[in-house]
Amino acid sequence: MESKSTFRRLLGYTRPYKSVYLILLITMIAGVTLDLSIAWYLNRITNAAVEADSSAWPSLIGTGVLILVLTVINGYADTYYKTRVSSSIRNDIRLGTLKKLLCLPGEFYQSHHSGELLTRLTSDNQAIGQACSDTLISLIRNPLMALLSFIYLLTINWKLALICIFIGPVTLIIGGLFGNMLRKNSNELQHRIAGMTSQIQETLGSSMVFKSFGLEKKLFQRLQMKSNEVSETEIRGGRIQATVNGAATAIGILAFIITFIVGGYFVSQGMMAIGGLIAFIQLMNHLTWPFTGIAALWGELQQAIGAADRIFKVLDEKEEYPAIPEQTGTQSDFQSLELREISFGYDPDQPILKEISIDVEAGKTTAIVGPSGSGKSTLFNLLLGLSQPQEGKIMINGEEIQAINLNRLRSFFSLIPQENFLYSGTIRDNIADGKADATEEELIRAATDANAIDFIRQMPDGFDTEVGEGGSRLSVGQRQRISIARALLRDAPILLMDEATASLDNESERLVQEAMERLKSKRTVIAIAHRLFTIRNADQILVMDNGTVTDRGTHEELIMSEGRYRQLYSGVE
Ligand SMILES: Nc1ncnc2c1ncn2[C@@H]1O[C@H](COP(=O)(O)OP(=O)(O)OP(=O)(O)O)[C@@H](O)[C@H]1O
Repeated sequence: MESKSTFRRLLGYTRPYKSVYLILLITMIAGVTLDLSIAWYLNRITNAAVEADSSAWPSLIGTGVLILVLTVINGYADTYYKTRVSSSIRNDIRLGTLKKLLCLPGEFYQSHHSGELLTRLTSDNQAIGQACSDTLISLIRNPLMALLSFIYLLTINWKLALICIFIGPVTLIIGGLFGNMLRKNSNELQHRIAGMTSQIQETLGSSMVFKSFGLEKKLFQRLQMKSNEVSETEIRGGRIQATVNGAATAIGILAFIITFIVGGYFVSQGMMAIGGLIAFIQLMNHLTWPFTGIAALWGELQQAIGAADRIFKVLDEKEEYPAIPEQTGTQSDFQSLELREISFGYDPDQPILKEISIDVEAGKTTAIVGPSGSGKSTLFNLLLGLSQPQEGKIMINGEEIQAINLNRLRSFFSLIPQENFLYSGTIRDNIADGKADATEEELIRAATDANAIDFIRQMPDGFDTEVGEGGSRLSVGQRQRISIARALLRDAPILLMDEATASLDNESERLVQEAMERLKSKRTVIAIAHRLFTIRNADQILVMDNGTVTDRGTHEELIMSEGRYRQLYSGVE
């Protein structure tokens, strides 16, 4: 039932290409006609040769050339339009999936491996493309070819035609026996390929870690295991396919021998011309093919339905936005941010944040400190609407954020994330991500205020320097300053800063701190601080521990009290 509705939904993707399918229908009918005409031609030419009918040769040669030319043209058109339709459908599905992925909530990304999602866009997508062109056409073409061949052969010798057609269903039994095994195997293969892709992706993105820890061997062994599993499943599939092919070939040869013996007998008795026997031999494969080939086609179709199922699961996820939103500007009317008794857990039964209440006033700096895992970054996730609290309210300007359009909510914030992620592209592209329509002057100002202008100018390509994957061609300090320039350019009223934990050399540290201070002035700042000396001037400091705010106050107030902050602070001094 489920696979039926998946198939129906998949067919929906073929609808925009009705005209291409019409052309494919024509090339298919032309192909079938040409195949039949070859049998007819062989029949004619053999009989003409046997009967020494020299008057027939000129027209036979002309017909032969015509069949040849038409077959070449038709073959070209058939291959071209099949590729075109398959590629277009794959592109539509891929873009639809990508669009959906970009609109899904943060929670989706927290619970899915990116390698697994990559498989949806690659091998699953490939399987669907194949099914919507070759497989679909073959499912129509092969029975049609068999039927027409059968009708034509009936006109030559009905008894022999009936014998041939009865051999076909025998192969159907083989299809039935092995089709299920092939389908199961191909589903397992897809699953294993997804696992392997995830592992490869994770490994290739961690060269610094695996090289420094000497993990090459361990990772290789892990990848080897995954790769071997894929290979074993492929080989198992090959074994099933080989059995099917072997059985089908045996039946094909048997049919061939039977046809030859019976046909030869009919010819010897003058009940059939020799050309007729040649036509039988030429078309016999077409009679049995729908039965022998059905297992493979069925397998391909099932594989595509499995792939479509996985893609549709992503497409059916509930998105944050109905469509990819425009990059919005920022808000200018920020007055207050309040968190009231917020509780949240990634697993609702295991709260990470417990009844947290915080007030943030416009223009003030709030610093959050606390041990690792106490829930500081999770708090940012909630503020940005990446996760939703299970209890409590978050309000901006007195309005609950659940009631605010997510795009508008996020336009209140500029984020400087801990890992300072940059996108492949130039320095200019990355800074301009802060403001799509930034002028050159604005870019230079942001880079200057972020203390990034000097190193940018020293680079041979300046602002047009490529930053590499994730910004990997820049140093950590340079990446941080580009990240600050991006946030400066965005100029949103609330700045969320997750201080980088990587320590920089003194000069870089000074440049980054200076840029941060510039960024903080005139803005509302909520900063996760790992180095306590950076927050002494904060208007309020919140000390988090185990998902709750245990202490709050200014640096002086907290130092005076006997609380956790004092312990933490004395630890760094
Ligand atoms: N996507 C997730 N799914 C499940 N649990 C998570 C997820 N992200 C974080 N956690 C858990 O939530 C808790 C709080 O994590 P969080 O990242 O908010 O801590 P943090 O205070 O920012 O730590 P750090 O200072 O090390 O960055 C941790 O116990 C962590 O294991």
